[in-house]
Amino acid sequence: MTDLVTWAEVGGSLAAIGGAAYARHAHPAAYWSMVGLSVSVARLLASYTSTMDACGLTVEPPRWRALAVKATTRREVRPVPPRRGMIRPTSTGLRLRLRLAPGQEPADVAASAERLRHAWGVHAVYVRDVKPGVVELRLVGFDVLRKVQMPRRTDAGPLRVPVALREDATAFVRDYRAVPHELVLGATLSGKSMFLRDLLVGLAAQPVALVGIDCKRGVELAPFAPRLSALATDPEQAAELLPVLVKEMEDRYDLIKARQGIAPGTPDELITSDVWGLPEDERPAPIVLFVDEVAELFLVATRKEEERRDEMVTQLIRLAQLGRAAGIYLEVCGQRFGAELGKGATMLRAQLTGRVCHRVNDEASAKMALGDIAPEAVLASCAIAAELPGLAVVGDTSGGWSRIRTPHLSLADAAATCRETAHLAPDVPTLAPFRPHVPPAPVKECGPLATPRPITE
Ligand SMILES: Nc1ncnc2c1ncn2[C@@H]1O[C@H](COP(=O)(O)OP(=O)(O)OP(=O)(O)O)[C@@H](O)[C@H]1O
Repeated sequence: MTDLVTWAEVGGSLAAIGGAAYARHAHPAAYWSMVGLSVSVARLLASYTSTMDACGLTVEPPRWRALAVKATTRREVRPVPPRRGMIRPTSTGLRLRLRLAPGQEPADVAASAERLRHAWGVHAVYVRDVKPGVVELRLVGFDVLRKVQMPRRTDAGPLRVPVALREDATAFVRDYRAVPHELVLGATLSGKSMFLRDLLVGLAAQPVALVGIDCKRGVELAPFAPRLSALATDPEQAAELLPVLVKEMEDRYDLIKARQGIAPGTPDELITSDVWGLPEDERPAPIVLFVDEVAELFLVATRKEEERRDEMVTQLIRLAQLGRAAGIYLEVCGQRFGAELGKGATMLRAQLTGRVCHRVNDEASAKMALGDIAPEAVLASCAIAAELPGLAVVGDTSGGWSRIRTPHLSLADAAATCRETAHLAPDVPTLAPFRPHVPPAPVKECGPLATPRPITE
């Protein structure tokens, strides 16, 4: 028996096509044309049951139903596929929910994603666990990472920056409250600085103190100086800045402690273990520390430098261990981050929960970022092509990973945003001595107020 296409489904598909026409209009870059979408909707509707059957995603119907159908129609009852929800168009393809049949789990559907993509003629199919018993299928019509266009609606918020696009066309949100510290790894020209740039510009509009350590003499972070609360451009300056950050963290701990011991009988909701539990008028501004090219902090030539290095690494480890509760977050960036950097390197790396791995030159480098996440993530990052800078594999220590790419943002635009948002830099008095010097903006040449006229008597 062929699959039955009900009038409701036809209506749904027409709505999908209409929606896609609208979506295509909104995203002219997408070549996911109306024709392609209509064909996929038609294929999906016409072959839904048979495709699910071929993918092993059907289950035997309940015995009562089999008996009832047999008794009334004398037909054989076919295995039933997961119940399908409305097909919804998106700017990059289609979205639909499936209610899993008893005995099925999301991994069963995810394992068939490649087969579904071929059956329905789309670029990719992604499966997301929505709630117990329900998964969402995202059918993506084209490679969204070739030309990144961020979704119009993203889940941005305080300390949540939609920094890149995932391959399933959703935004990758860097959420500092959920993942306080992150390691960004990649070979030279792989797009690490672009990632930091997008992130910094995203945070610039928020009341967050931005601090930079850029031992490449400040070439990457100095253009953002107007918005930075502190900047160190060589290891000597970093060695002065890091103890100040640790002291700031300790002061914040004292503040939290003072609130905890406020008075006997303090209501539970006023007892806090981090800065977020403090009343808004007492709460210090969060600080995000960007470290560009971390290896420069580790490299030493003399014994004296070795002592300084050890101190800095210890301070970074302390910030990574205790910073979250004090509202201090780390974004550490480098080409490699292995034990060969020296004492404390692997301990610091272990504290950096978030992992972003751009193109790397060897598997060992990929393992430094993603080895403790998932072996497939390591392979995926080794397969990143040099022609696609900004493409990366992101994972966290919970084991999940996906491919992402940052939108291109020119240095001039990023610097302009930092100038415009300079007034939003919160006042952190301890960091004041490290505030970078900002040369006054060039004044536009304008002609004399009055045109001089020769005096002729
Ligand atoms: N998402 C992106 N889309 C398009 N181009 C990008 C993207 N990310 C980076 N690029 C380009 O790739 C080049 C290298 O990027 P970037 O400077 O960020 O790399 P890097 O890893 O920081 O390199 P290095 O370590 O040498 O500083 C730049 O020309 C940049 O414009």
